[in-house]
Amino acid sequence: MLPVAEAQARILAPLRTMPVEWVALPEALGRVLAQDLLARRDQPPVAVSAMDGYAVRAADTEEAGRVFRLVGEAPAGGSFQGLVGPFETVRIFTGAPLPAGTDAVQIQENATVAGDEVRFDGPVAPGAFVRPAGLDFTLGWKGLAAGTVLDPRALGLAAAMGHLWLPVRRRPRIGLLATGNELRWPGETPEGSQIVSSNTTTLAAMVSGWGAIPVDLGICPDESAALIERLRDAAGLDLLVTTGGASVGDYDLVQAALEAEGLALDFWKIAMRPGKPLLFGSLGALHVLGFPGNPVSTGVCAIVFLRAALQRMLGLPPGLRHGEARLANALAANDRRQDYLRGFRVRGGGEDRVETAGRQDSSMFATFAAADVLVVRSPFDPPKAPGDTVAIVDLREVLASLR
Ligand SMILES: Nc1nc2c(c(=O)[nH]1)N[C@H]1C(S)=C(S)[C@@H](COP(=O)(O)OP(=O)(O)OC[C@H]3O[C@@H](n4cnc5c(N)ncnc54)[C@H](O)[C@@H]3O)O[C@H]1N2
Ligand code: MOO
Repeated sequence: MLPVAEAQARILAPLRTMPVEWVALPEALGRVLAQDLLARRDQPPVAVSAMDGYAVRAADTEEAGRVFRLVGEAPAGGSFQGLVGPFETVRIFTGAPLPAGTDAVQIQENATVAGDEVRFDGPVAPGAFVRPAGLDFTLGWKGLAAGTVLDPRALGLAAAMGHLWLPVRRRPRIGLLATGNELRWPGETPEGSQIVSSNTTTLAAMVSGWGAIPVDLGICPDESAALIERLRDAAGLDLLVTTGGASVGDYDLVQAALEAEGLALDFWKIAMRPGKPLLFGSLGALHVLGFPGNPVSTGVCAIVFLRAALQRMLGLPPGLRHGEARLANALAANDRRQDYLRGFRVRGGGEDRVETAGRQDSSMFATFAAADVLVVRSPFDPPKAPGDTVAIVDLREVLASLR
């Protein structure tokens, strides 16, 4: 069976970064920038006042008690036309351009005005309350690098730099096909041994959160002809994820249907728990991930493989950050599969620790939904005692949306 790291590498190898599309600022939240974004202007474009007050020649204010002559006004978005001479001053407002001849601003709280005569309480230094041209950024400055996830601040900066349309990676379209005779749609009432299909709901939410577009291809019964028909529906998508029917039972027909459609199989079965019967290959240009049907297997496979695949397609560095935590409980030696155990943050031994769920059956979605972390154990990891350090994946962190 293939080691997890090798499976990850083999999934990433054939994936290409999505082409560029242009979207307007309001649509760009959560998108991944495809090219560096340079400032198209200086900000501020000219020296401006940082306060409401009076523009002066700083040197003139050194002499206490001098009377200044008010010669005009400079509002934001306008300007004072003319040159300000000795002991002249111009009424100025925050964001207004500094009049020619002046080099400082005295705030209005320090000024006494009578008609066109102004007196200042004290001196101001040259440059006081002046924002020089280009203080924030200058023309050609690389404000946002390719690969940036556009958050609200990035969008505001792009706008300030003079951009309306932004080059972003097209969102990959991810087909989601649930398979199984026992499955009913959410909202339907299952009968007998039927259950509600939850995998597509989980995956669709993950896919959208990670920056791609989920395309629900429905629930397919365990019948070859129906499966083949659904696989054809997926043509033109960027990646297909099937769930269920990946194992070795008589009704596990996904691989056979894929093969009938010309699957180039890359691998099937990996040394991972949950997730052993994972399949990866391609149908022409369409990449296919076959996830095991168990809902925890599907969820964990999505976190370990699908997320990295989407990151690669979006031009983000693919990776799953592993943190560390101390165990609250003991663990027996691991076997040959890399283990992803659902765990909970608890207080123990006077510190924050992680306690793994007692039963880790991959059908038990409730513990997955409640878990804080996945404890990651390498194949043949020796027994662990309470207090030992283990690698963890923080579920809140990996499920955080790009937007
Ligand atoms: N003899 C063997 N049996 C199994 C093996 C094996 O190696 N030898 N592997 C086991 C492992 S590990 C896993 S994981 C499962 C994977 O099975 P499949 O991918 O074929 O999945 P199904 O049998 O179709 O379903 C498994 C389980 O999950 C439920 N399911 C399926 N789809 C959904 C869905 N959309 N939403 C919610 N739940 C779903 C399904 O009802 C089953 O209970 O195989 C083991 N068997
Ligand atoms: O490999 Mo399966 O996903 O353990 O239940």
